[in-house]
Amino acid sequence: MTIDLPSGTRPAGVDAAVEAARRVIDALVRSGDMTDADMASVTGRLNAVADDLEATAPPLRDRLVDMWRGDGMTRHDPVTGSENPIAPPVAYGAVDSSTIEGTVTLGLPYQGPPSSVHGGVSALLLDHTLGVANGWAGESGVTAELTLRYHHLTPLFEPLTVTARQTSVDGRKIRTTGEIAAGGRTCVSAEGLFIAKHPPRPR
Ligand SMILES: CCCCC/C=C\C/C=C\C/C=C\C/C=C\CCCC(=O)SCCNC(=O)CCNC(=O)[C@H](O)C(C)(C)COP(=O)(O)OP(=O)(O)OC[C@H]1O[C@@H](n2cnc3c(N)ncnc32)[C@H](O)[C@@H]1OP(=O)(O)O
Repeated sequence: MTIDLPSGTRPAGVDAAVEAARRVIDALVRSGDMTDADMASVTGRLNAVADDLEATAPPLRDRLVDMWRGDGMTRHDPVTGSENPIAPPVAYGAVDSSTIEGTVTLGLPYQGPPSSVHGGVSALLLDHTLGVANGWAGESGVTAELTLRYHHLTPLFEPLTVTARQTSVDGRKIRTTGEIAAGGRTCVSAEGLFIAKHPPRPR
């Protein structure tokens, strides 16, 4: 049984817009040139949305400060971030005091080999999940080394389980392992060395 971690997801406002942007990204990759959609019109409408957002966005510095307000899970990161359209997103639960687990189903934007997840995307998911497991376990840091083994192709369009656990803390050296599994089979396993270092938050 897993315990849900607070995700900070807000169903309205930017989170809803980000959900819509994810739909757009998926639909564009799905369409390619095999569509009757008027791509000149689509381009114009998407640029109009970007023009609106850019015209009203806060100064970058203010937004950076805002992003790092609060503790724990971030809302902007590229794996779980409810404010980030490139995040799939993964949702985590705690398994025990040093282990977390997330589930996600990835679609065409994340494709590497045919119908399979890109290896770099798997690396992103594992780096982040190992990092969050460290935060959950109480000793966190930056990634110094990340060793991956790709055992089997990781399928698109199927639920994936991403798991990570902190295995040891030795001074500033934090060791963490993890895996991505599909249907109970490990597709990718990871070993990470993290070094306790905490870059200052923008303020
Ligand atoms: C309320 C409920 C909330 C629930 C959730 C809970 C928590 C969630 C919390 C947070 C979640 C949010 C986000 C976290 C998720 C993901 C994190 C993403 C991770 C990243 O995306 S992070 C970016 C990529 N990462 C870098 O950008 C690092 C760049 N790099 C450096 O910043 C330095 O390079 C550094 C710091 C690595 C070392 O520099 P340094 O000067 O501080 O330390 P130094 O060199 O002295 O090394 C000290 C000892 O580590 C050994 N050592 C060092 N490096 C090694 C290596 N590669 N291999 C083997 N050993 C190594 C030395 O050999 C020495 O060992 P010894 O002491 O034995 O001699």
